[in-house]
Amino acid sequence: MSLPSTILGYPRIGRKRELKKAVESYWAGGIDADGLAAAEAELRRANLARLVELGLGADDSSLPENSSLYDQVLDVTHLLGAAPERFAGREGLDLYFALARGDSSVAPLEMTKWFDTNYHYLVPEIGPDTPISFANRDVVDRFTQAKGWGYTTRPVIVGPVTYLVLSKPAGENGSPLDRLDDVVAAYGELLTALAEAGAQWVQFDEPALVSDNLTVPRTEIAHLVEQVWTGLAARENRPNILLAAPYGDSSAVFPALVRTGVEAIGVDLDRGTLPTPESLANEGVSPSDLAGRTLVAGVVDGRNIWATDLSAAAEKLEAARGLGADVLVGTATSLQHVPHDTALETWDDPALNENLHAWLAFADQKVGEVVLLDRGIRTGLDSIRAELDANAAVLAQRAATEGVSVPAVRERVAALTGADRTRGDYAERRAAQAARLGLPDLPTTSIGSFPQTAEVRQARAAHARGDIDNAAYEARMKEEIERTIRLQEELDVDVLVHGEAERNDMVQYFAELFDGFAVTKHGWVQSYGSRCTRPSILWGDVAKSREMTVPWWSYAQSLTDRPVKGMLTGPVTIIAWSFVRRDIPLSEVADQIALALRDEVAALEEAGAAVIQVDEPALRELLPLDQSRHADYLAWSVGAFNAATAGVEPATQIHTHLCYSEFGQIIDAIAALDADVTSIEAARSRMEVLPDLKEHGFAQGVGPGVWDIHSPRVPSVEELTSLLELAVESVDPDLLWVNPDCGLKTRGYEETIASLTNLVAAAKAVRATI
Ligand SMILES: Nc1nc2c(c(=O)[nH]1)N[C@@H](CNc1ccc(C(=O)N[C@@H](CCC(=O)N[C@@H](CCC(=O)N[C@@H](CCC(=O)O)C(=O)O)C(=O)O)C(=O)O)cc1)CN2
Ligand code: MET
Ligand SMILES: [Zn+2]
Repeated sequence: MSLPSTILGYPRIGRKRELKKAVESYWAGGIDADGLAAAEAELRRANLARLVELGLGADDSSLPENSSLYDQVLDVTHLLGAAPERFAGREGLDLYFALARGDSSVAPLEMTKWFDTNYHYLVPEIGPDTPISFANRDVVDRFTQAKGWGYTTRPVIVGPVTYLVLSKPAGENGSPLDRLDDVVAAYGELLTALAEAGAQWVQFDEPALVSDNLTVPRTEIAHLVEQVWTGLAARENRPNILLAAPYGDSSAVFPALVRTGVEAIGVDLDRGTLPTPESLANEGVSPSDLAGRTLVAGVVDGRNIWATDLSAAAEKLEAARGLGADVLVGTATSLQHVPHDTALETWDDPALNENLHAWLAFADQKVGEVVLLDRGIRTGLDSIRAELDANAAVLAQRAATEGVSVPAVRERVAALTGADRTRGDYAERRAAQAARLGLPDLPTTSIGSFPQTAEVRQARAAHARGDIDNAAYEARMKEEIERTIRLQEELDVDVLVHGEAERNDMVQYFAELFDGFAVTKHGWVQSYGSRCTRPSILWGDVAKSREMTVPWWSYAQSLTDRPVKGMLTGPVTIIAWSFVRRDIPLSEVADQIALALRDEVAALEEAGAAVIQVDEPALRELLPLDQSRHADYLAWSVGAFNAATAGVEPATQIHTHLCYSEFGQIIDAIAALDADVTSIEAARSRMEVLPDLKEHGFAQGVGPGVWDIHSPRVPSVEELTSLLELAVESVDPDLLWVNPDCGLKTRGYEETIASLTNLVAAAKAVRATI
């Protein structure tokens, strides 16, 4: 049975964030396990019904089944029963959520970025003694349940090689890949179970194939994928297999995919290309090897929101046919990275509203594009000529729209010089800042946000609905800022923050104020677990034309004699966490944002800020998966940060903050940011990054996080002290700062107060010993 055109995955959070609400209600005790299962099933059913309504077939396996209560990598850990020993005694949902979030007595799995996206997965811990079997039948049960509703779905599962390559070793010895045979055996049993349940097709994603940034070289990954899938494809009694290589360029590993013998191969033709027939021939692959097999050509971008250039997509489909396979239309990745439906949005400005509805394609519109292109390849492009023409007209109209290209912005970027990106001698800055700030050794600070309480969010929602006016909203936020300042003074923190109460999100807040962006009301995308963001839409040239952070900062500073940090989000992070235009290079977009931020940095300095933090938590996230593009990326990303920050006086202290990643590969770039102080996530890895920084000659201020803020657990004074003692081994005490791993917006006040109390006590204890 052949596979029809399809999408590699669909958003699972729900049009109204039903999944978030159900899961959080379960955690809070509002519903029980049955209630959660019912809500989850209802959402899954609604999504399937919607996809059929949009034109996918109900019973031809074109419906991907990629639902998850929390994370697709965690789902494989659960499928394999591969819980680390510290979780012993837990089972079912308790185990599943303990792995994700920890509980009162156990720390959760680590969380990190999924390839170059703003989605985070839970890192499996796999060692020689980790139990691995076909331990959980959720995938099969979901298939069977959907079958009962009248849908033949195609289960989507992270492949065994990617799963293990993304794992970290449990304990001291061995590599997770040592357990590949056991994992493959479990997948084999899963295949049999799915066949028995009636599944026609299963999709396995092996995105590790497209990345050079993993601990295992790409050639080795390709070799393992070939070996594993050749073996699994040779099994009797299994569904057909779609093996997908999403998130980047798989042309170099394509021959390995062909040699596995699986029925269908999925490739990303948005970020990647196909090999030419000649280069395939050189690898011994001929069109006859692909005859009768399916190539799911991912011509529709799964992670950005611009309407596809349909003619360009049709050309790619046509070219793909030259390889000898049956070519079908697909998405480049799962659509889990885009919101559900543009139809949920109305933008206030009528012209912008009309434009964005024409320019954008969220998940449901992308399904429409797949269905349309599918018709085009089946019945000839002439049958969709009207749609192709309309699409071309929209693209031309967009290019000509006011605001897309603003001469003043273009000229200012073009005029940027090396001097604009250079701050001058660090030793001189250090002395001037020390004299101005007069801080103790090991000064304490926090990363910016304080708990975003339900009350604060409700006030913002009420303001947005018009239930409270600007003055009332402002008063409410000022109340919150005052409480945050007083609290930090009581706790005796040295460098304060205003707490970011007024920000819905550290990127969206700025996008709402800069020119060139639009934001959404319902465009939620899962970031991790139940946490979502509404990525902003960067459609035009960017500039600052409004008051932004200064009034809030000034108010906070007026309440205290201690320095309060000005707090901004850097250009790379704004790009990484928004949906960004693709008609000009990212380097140029970054410089536009940098100059807009430079204006805000200057305004804060002018208002009297002695310390200004520009966060770049996504610096590592945007590192290209393809090694050959690293140098170029690091040059423009660092250059943009420098352009944003280098305008200040030597006595003004610039901080930056990095988190959520492994930083080993980008240490030189971190140094090149030339921030006076860099706070960096380090608690879970026990300060691992510090010796690295030292080795690279980094000798500016650094605040390795000592409190892992991803869990509600309160670190003890002893624990914090021991981390600081480790830190002073690598860092000069008057360059060492004491701070948490990241902002506190997802924490509650109770654990925040307890943890900060201990953090200040630990700093004082270690200070006394040096
Ligand atoms: N964009 C982005 N990416 C990031 C991060 C980040 O902070 N921002 N941090 C890292 C980890 N990712 C994270 C992503 C989201 C959240 C987070 O806290 N998200 C919140 C939503 C934040 C937000 O947009 N809040 C809005 C809207 C809140 C809301 O849901 N309001 C209710 C009404 C109010 C209520 O009753 O609570 C509604 O609209 O229905 C606001 O405060 O204004 C959530 O899912 O709950 C945290 C970390 C990496 N990537
Ligand atoms: C994800 S990095 C967060 C930085 C931001 N200033 C905060 O504290 O929330
Ligand atoms: Zn952070």
